[in-house]
Amino acid sequence: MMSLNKLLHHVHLSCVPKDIQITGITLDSRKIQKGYLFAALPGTKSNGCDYIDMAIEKGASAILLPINVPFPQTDHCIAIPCDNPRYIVSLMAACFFSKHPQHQIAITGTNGKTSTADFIRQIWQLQHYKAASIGTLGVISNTNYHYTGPVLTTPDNIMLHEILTSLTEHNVQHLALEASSHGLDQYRLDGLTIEAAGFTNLTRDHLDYHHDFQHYLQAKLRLFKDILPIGGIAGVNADMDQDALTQIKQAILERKQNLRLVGEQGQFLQLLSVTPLPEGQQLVLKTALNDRFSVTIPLLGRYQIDNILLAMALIAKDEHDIANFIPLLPHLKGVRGRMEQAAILPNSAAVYVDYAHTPDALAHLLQSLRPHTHNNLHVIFGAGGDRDAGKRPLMAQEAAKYADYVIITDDNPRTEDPDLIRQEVKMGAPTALEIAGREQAIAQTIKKLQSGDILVVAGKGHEQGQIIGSVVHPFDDVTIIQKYVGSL
Ligand SMILES: CC(=O)N[C@H]1[C@@H](OP(=O)(O)OP(=O)(O)OC[C@H]2O[C@@H](n3ccc(=O)[nH]c3=O)[C@H](O)[C@@H]2O)O[C@H](CO)[C@@H](O)[C@@H]1O[C@H](C)C(=O)N[C@@H](C)C(=O)N[C@H](CCC(=O)O)C(=O)O
Ligand SMILES: Nc1ncnc2c1ncn2[C@@H]1O[C@H](COP(=O)(O)OP(=O)(O)OP(=O)(O)O)[C@@H](O)[C@H]1O
Ligand SMILES: N[C@H](CCC[C@H](N)C(=O)O)C(=O)O
Ligand SMILES: [Mg+2]
Repeated sequence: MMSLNKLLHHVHLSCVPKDIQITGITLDSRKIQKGYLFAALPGTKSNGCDYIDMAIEKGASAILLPINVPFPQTDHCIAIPCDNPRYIVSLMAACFFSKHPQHQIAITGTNGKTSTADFIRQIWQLQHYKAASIGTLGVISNTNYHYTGPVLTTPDNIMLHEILTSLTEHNVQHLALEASSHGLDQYRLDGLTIEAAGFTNLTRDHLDYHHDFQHYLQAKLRLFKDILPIGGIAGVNADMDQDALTQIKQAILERKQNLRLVGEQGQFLQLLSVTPLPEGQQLVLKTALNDRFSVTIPLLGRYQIDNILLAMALIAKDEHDIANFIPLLPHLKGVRGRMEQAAILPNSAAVYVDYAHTPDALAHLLQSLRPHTHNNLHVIFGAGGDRDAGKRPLMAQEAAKYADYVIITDDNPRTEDPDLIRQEVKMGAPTALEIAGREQAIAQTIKKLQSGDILVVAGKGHEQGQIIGSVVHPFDDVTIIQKYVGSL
């Protein structure tokens, strides 16, 4: 419970003459209970303002709504009109759920957010802190807190703060979270008190939502322009697209944030060399203090290195701190569904699962697997329905460029026709094999694998369902792979 005037004061809105107690906050009229504050938000599919009457009937005590939206005459519910209710409700939620971990780091970028957040959490846990990550994999922590709500990469404007408070009550003071472009655009992260923010890379995705690349970048830049405070730590992969890097650096410098560049062109932490090993990679790193470290990580794939370097830059108190992380790196575990080894065939062919669902991610993935492939490299993938259609043929082009055999199949067709999605994908790789049904594609390809081959099944990673229409059919790439490898 919290007084409405306390919430209004927190967001710099005028207080009401007769204060009331708010019992909860929600964005969804269906979740209203007596005494709640309901934020009526215009959305992409429906309009929360259409549910104002219902909200009053269900006992909402206050309704946050856009200016100029009609509000019925009532003594039971207070209207709070404001310019940007989506933003204001996040600040209110941060006040209502007021316990937040002391150390919070947010990561944005097209690919690598989940992995970087996971590595940050792992490093903290290896240092014996209670630590958590929030993102596409849900809420992970070394406490007995179990989150069971809906999983978005960035939880909604209220849920995020509710989770933060629960984690804090479980003694978590170290938190890494993913800042998706949707989340940033929809003000889901406003109200957070982060001390560091990371930018992994910027390549094509989500143009269905952001329409063009510049809007997509601008949404991501909000993390530095509006959320990370002046003087905060800004970790950036220096090897990304250079135009994007220039704009990111400019935003960071304007906010006088502490820029930490990592990667081959990194200054805070530079990657000098990589040697692929059968079970991992040996890295030589150089810090801003000119110290050099040679370390082996038990993970395959160049992109894992980028994400680990960014993770270190974001949690380091200063340049000296890097030395403390180096001995921990050999203990890092792979992130679920990211370059995860699912099975080895009796003939020694290997099958991996990965979450690459963009052209750039597929290119990186396949290039990373090539040094480990002694015969042919096979990739099975599809493209999600109701998502950026422009990336479909581009994904196929990258697959055809870097794999020996390309198999196009289904990946969450959602409300679209899977045959049509596959056709669009195939435009980028006309000679690729098309197999309808992900299980059939996996089953048929496994039978063909020869000694020394690698197969990677991309796009679903950790996902536990195939979304067809609006029904989620249980589906786990690793389980399906193991079923067919087991029956060879
Ligand atoms: C396109 C999109 O991002 N939609 C998000 C957005 O929904 P919206 O506001 O557009 O919702 P809407 O359905 O139009 O409804 C408008 C409002 O009316 C309310 N409503 C609706 C019906 C009703 O009966 N009563 C009621 O009050 C809704 O609660 C909502 O507040 O705001 C909601 C609350 O924050 C999100 O749950 C919802 O995510 C949907 C489920 C979604 O699928 N989002 C995906 C695309 C997404 O966000 N993905 C990103 C990035 C993925 C990545 O790159 O990793 C993520 O962070 O997960
Ligand atoms: N730094 C990187 N550069 C390029 N590709 C990467 C990088 N990190 C991960 N990837 C690729 O992207 C896939 C998804 O990685 P991850 O889940 O960490 O990204 P994400 O940004 O969280 O994705 P999402 O937007 O779906 O949440 C990986 O399986 C891999 O193929
Ligand atoms: N967070 C991404 C994940 C895509 C994963 C892929 N399996 C798909 O469904 O397109 C999205 O929602 O666009
Ligand atoms: Mg993610």
